[in-house]
Amino acid sequence: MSTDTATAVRYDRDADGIVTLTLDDPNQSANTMNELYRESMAAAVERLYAEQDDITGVVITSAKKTFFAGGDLKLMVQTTKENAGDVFAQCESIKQALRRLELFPKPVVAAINGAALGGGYEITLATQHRILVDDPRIKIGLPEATLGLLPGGGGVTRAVRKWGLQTALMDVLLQGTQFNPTKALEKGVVDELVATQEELVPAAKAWIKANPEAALSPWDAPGYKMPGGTPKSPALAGFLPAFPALLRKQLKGADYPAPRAILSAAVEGAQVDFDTASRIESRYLANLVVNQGSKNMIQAFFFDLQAINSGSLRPQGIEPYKATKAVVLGAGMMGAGIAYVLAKAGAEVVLKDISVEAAEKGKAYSEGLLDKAISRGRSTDEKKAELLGRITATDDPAAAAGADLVVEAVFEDPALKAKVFAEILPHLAPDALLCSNTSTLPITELAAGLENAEDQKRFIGLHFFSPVDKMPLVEIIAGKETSDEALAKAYDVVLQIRKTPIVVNDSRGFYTSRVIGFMVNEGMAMLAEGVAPYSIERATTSAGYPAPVLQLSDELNLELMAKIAKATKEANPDYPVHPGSLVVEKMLEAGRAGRLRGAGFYDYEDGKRGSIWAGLADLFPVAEEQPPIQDIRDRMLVAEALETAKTFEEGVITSAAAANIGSIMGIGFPPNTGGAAQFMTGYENKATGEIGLDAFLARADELAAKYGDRFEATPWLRELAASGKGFPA
Ligand SMILES: NC(=O)c1ccc[n+]([C@@H]2O[C@H](COP(=O)([O-])OP(=O)(O)OC[C@H]3O[C@@H](n4cnc5c(N)ncnc54)[C@H](O)[C@@H]3O)[C@@H](O)[C@H]2O)c1
Repeated sequence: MSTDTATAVRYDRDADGIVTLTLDDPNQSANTMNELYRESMAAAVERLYAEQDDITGVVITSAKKTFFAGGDLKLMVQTTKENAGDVFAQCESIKQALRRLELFPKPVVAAINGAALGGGYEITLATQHRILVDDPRIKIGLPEATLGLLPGGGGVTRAVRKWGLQTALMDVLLQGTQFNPTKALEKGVVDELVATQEELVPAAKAWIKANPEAALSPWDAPGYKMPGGTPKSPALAGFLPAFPALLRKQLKGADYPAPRAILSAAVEGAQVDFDTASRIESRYLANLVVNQGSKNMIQAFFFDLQAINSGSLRPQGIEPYKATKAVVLGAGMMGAGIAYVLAKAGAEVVLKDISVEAAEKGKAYSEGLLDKAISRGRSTDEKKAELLGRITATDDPAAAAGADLVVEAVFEDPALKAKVFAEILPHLAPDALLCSNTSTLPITELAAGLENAEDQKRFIGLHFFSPVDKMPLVEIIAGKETSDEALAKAYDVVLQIRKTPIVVNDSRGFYTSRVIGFMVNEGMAMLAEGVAPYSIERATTSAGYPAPVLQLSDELNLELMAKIAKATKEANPDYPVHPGSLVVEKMLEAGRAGRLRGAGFYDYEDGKRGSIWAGLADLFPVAEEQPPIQDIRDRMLVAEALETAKTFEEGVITSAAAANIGSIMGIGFPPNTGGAAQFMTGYENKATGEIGLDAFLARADELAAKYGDRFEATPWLRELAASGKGFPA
């Protein structure tokens, strides 16, 4: 409870009669829509009305680093179906104060000093003019859809009235776009930019003085017409029916909680008055908040990501590290991408290959990316020259002199990797971090290739994903000898290049490659059982995976899969042969190894994918009876989840956040599940409403009875469920 004096909204009136409302929660580092905010904002607005004759305008700004952080998500995930009504009521009370502020008969201006996402931006939408500091690190917008939610603080209602239904949905609401200041100005998300924090409030006051009559938002002004028309107007009426289908296509049929709710709230709200629309919006939000799918997404995309990015998986008490001079060994596909992201993050990069030509070819990759960025207005010639100036293409190990970071990305051959490290070591700074981008070789074995025990301690796996410049995840693999210091440094390097790190202990296939193997094998196993290939593909994308599984197998390459299966078998002869492996063998016999060979589950012409290979039906005849589509989906999801549980059991992965983020960002586990760990602990039996690990185990048991004992959970997982605990956070 708040005391009489505590307030989260400070109130100051200057000599010109301009009131500045400063958002500043005294109890938290960030402002959120908690109880204190609700009370403080309501009180501040009442005071405005009480003193209105002495007021010429209102500026709303914030004393925190971020303008306003948004809704209280901790509270939201704890909400149950029984207290959905409370969510609705709280939402309405927050909106009532904002609506009163918006209707205050003097101009109200938002002076946005930091990130304003979700609730933060919704506050500013209730003003007549938005001014933002032009700092490219600041993001602004309504990203609720990406958390399985909708902007329920008036965001849907005002966005629809501001931009019109179509633009609001497509550009602002459904994708949850976060705008940087330039884009925000371009799209009208804000109205004005200022260069510095110091100019912000003065600019807001100047606007008030220049526009003393601008007290109404456009939608409250007489003669307002909704841009693009209301759903009743012919132009929009013709277009609207196509919208749900368009959305389904965009989501590839996957079941995401938010988009349909946003669409409905927007369309229904566009046909009624502001206050009714606002209530409709609150109701849809209350429904989403109690939806398990939304809670799963909030867990992964808010709590897990935030924890990882603030260092939850990094050993404590070790000085922050920043790479200043990096050597990338191997300028092939991966090395070229790694050099680019390091140079982009400000490091000097020595890109070394066996010849200067090969190294230059790798550097040219950066040039290509920069040219593309320039053509899209995302970079400039100066920035390009600067970045390329930081990359030295060479074949000379001596160019590495004094480097504090090595990332090795030569061919996947342990002897070659040992050789290139031996060659570069004498030139490095004494405590340089040694990383390998191997995708399959155990880190502990690679470390053993280094002669010096001290070098083995600073050796670590840094597993990038392709294409490196686009993929957001890096999997850090600690070997047996890897020191905490090396781990902390690797973590810092990943954050330095603005990617998300997960940390795992050494194991064959680490976490990501090991788990994705089970999804791919399951997809292929179904072919051998006579499931129609088209159904398998459709089921994969409608589950929420980014690509159909047979298509993905073609990309991953069946020869590589056979090689990995063989290596696994050699390392562990008792390892059961997956029925998917037999499909790989048959495909290889038929000369269809995948995209690289121009023939796989699909046909290819000039590298372009065509239809599913007609001969597939001869190799794997389609059975008359087909399984339910939900079984096809769940077989892949449950296979990956069960393997994730095994990686916990073996201590390969140690945190649910790492499993969730690693599976979503690294290997395309459906985002709408909240990730491979959350899929289990947040599993909902739609028929009974039961939620949790027990419900997941019951589903796995069903699949085991129908499709084989590889769906049997281990005793460890059953004990975990019985204990009532989840995976470690
Ligand atoms: N391709 C992927 O998707 C992917 C993903 C993650 C990790 N990896 C791993 O990254 C590594 C590189 O893979 P890639 O796909 O970039 O291979 P690549 O064949 O494209 O590139 C390898 C490069 O290493 C160079 N090279 C060979 N010997 C060298 C030496 N002695 N000194 C310097 N350079 C030398 C080659 O000339 C070539 O340019 C492998 O370990 C691979 O397993 C690959």
